[in-house]
Amino acid sequence: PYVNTKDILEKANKEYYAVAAFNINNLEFLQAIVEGGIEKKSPLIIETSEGAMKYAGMGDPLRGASLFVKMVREFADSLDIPIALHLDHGKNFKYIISAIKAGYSSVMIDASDKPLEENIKATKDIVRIAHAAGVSVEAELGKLAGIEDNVSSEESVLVNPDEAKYFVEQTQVDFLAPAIGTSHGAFKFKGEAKLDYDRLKKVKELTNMPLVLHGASSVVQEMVEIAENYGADFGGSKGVPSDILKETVQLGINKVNTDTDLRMAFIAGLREFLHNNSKEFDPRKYMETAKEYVKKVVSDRLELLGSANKA
Ligand SMILES: O=C(COP(=O)(O)O)NO
Ligand SMILES: [Ca+2]
Ligand code: NA
Ligand SMILES: [Zn+2]
Repeated sequence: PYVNTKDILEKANKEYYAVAAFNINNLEFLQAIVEGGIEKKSPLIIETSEGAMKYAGMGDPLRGASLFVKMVREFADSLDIPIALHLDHGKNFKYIISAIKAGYSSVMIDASDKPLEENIKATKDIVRIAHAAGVSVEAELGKLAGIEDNVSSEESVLVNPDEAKYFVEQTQVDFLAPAIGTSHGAFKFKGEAKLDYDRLKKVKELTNMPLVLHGASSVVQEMVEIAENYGADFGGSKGVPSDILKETVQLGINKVNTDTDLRMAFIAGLREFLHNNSKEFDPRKYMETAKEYVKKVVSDRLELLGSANKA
């Protein structure tokens, strides 16, 4: 069934596991993610960026949002696993309202690059509208390093746990993304991979609510190697090691945003297939390996996060 993201995350919060939130831009990634969810009998959160809405809608974000709602609902309504659709990194009021209007389960209002009081104001505005429409809301505190869509903040600013408690009380947001040292993309961490567990523990104790980890891809080296065998150049790529990811789940992370890992798996499969099948031009064929590798990465992650058999 098609559900509200909050329902999925409240259960995960109670039982201390996490649910992956997988980004999509097209049909093929959605198909592969759904196959992984069926295989693992796991709840799924599908999420799209504002860029994905624009891309799918060919420049019209409301059309893109409505296309994603229709595609995701078509799968969700016909399956036993709970599936939610979430707007990731909502920064533009028009896009956020378009997602709510189209029927998304939840939206993120990302005003983490603003001073605290501005972040609170922007979040309260969205919470008021979203909750009136039965839509849940995610917000972010602290800043991820690296490029975050159109905002490139060089240094990451880690969450202040006391601020988090105040923020949640003031905004009534449904789930919170505390920055604890991750960054988006395939080149995480300057030196050794390390996250601020202490801050995460404090935020969980002070808020007791579902928490979100952004920039949570592991950058699966098996996929990087396959892609590089067939011409990719991903030198120096690095993600969140699995043991560190598991530790964050033990400490209260319940939604794990995963985009880069699926992109790596897809391009690895596509490069491999195209290299070995010079005569093929049927898109249902030449994206097969790509989808198979995405499904594999999805299934492994659902297992790792503990959401397998939780549908
Ligand atoms: O945070 C993410 C995805 O992060 P990755 O680049 O690590 O997949 N989306 O909001
Ligand atoms: Ca942000
Ligand atoms: Na998000
Ligand atoms: Zn993110």
